Amino acid sequence: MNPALQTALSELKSHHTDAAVKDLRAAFAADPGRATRFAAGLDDLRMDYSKCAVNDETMRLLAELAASSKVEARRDAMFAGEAINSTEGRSVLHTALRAGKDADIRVDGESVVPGVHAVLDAMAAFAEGVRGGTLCGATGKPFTDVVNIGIGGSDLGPVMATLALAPYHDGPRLHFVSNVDGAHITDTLSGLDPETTLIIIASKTFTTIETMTNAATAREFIVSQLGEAAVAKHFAAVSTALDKVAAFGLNETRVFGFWDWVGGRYSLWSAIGLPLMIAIGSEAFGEFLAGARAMDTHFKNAPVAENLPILLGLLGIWHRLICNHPSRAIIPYEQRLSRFPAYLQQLDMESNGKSVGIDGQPLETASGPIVWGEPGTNGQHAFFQLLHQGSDVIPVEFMIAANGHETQLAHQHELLIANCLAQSEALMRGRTTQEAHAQLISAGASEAEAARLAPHKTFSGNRPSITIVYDRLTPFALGRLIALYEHRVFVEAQVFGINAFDQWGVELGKELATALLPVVKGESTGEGHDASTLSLAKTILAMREKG
Ligand SMILES: O=P(O)(O)OC[C@H]1O[C@H](O)[C@H](O)[C@@H](O)[C@@H]1O
Repeated sequence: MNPALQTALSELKSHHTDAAVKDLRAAFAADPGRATRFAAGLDDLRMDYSKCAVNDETMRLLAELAASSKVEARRDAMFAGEAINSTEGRSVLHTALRAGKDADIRVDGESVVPGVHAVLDAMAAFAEGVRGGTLCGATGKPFTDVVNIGIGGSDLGPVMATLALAPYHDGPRLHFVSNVDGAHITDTLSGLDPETTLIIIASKTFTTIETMTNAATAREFIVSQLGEAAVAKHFAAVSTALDKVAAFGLNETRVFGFWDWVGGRYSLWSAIGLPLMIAIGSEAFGEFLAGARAMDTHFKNAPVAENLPILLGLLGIWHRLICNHPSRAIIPYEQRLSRFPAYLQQLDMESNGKSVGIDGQPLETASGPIVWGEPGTNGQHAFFQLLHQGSDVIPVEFMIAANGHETQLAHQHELLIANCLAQSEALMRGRTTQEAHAQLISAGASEAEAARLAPHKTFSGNRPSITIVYDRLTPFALGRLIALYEHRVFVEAQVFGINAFDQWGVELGKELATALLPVVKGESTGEGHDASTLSLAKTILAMREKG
């Protein structure tokens, strides 16, 4: 670890012990101004972090931490196309996917922007053709249903965003198949008419076993009813491996490429976003990109004290490395963001769930936290008990729109807002045993009853949360929100000192699955595998033989 970073971390640790905010309720009583001081914004997006246990000194020390981790210099290197993904020797340029036509971003001396816009134009022509019914199936019928087959980064982004932008969805119905479990594709295709179904095979590598297996099943669905010649009309593909796509026999006007400098979990802005574009149209997709671009510009230019991704990253580091909180909860008070936590799980945990630094040495600190969540208010009636009274403190990140799309149901939206604000207030304030006792007495409990129940009704409080508010969940707002989190993950990675853009940790399981397949099929005795695995395989095989 570099000495400046080590110093910054140990200063933060002593500050945490000696001088950090210990009692948030008292901090607000003494200084109501903290609500505006510990907040930052970009247009209608506002991030309130005043309910985190930080003060001016904490923020000063965190800014020093950012400086000693060279966050700004590394950010500039990323935007400039340097090969910062050092273990794969690649640039990291998802930001180029949403750059304006006049941007000049180079990889190996060559501008990547014209290529990005050429693909966007081809996607738009295709998407509008499908939406308008000018591109039809083999029997001349327009497409009513589109099935995206992909997994991980080739699935989670489109699924999440299509759901999030349901009010803008005026194209054909969208379906997503990811799991190799045959139940997923069976349930998805059942009820669909092959004549009016378009299948998109989305895979960066075009080798992922789940996707290739489901693609073969989908091919059979089309071919068995419409014949081999229908494949050209009923399939499209999105990949960086255009040579591998060619083998699938697709019409090349229906193949959309992207580049190895786009990580799978950062690829929603590329042709991987095709299903979203088909759902909401190319114009709204352009607004989605513009929202991300607005956050990119902010991330590049805003000073650290006002820079949303840097602040969000530093608060994440504060919670993870200094306060030692093992996880963080993402709770959007927005039903249409119900897949956002799952999307962030891949974005964050596949990026920062590592134990080795970029220099190949074991990390001297913890790395990324466990990320999880569900939309509010549903989560309140499930796991919020643990957030309020559990033995682990879990920082929560709330999201809420000032305005819902359902203007005719304003009362429901008001209830949603009140619940969101109430939860962060409850986590922060808590309720003392004396308050709980007094409340019980005033509700008519006897002294003995109040004394017995008060400990159960006590809330420690001082549980940190960040609240992100925006006007309405438009395509622009969604793009901006996703980009905020992408850059936050980047900022945290710089402090951890890891490469956020590889994912070697997913490989071993894949290799072993390939090796175990013959054992599962009963074609190999599986020499070399451990006794537990072999015994499980044998037990399952015996059940399968009975049918
Ligand atoms: O898009 P593909 O090449 O099919 O990859 C799909 C996913 O699978 C891999 O296992 C990686 O962990 C993910 O980062 C990736 O998004």
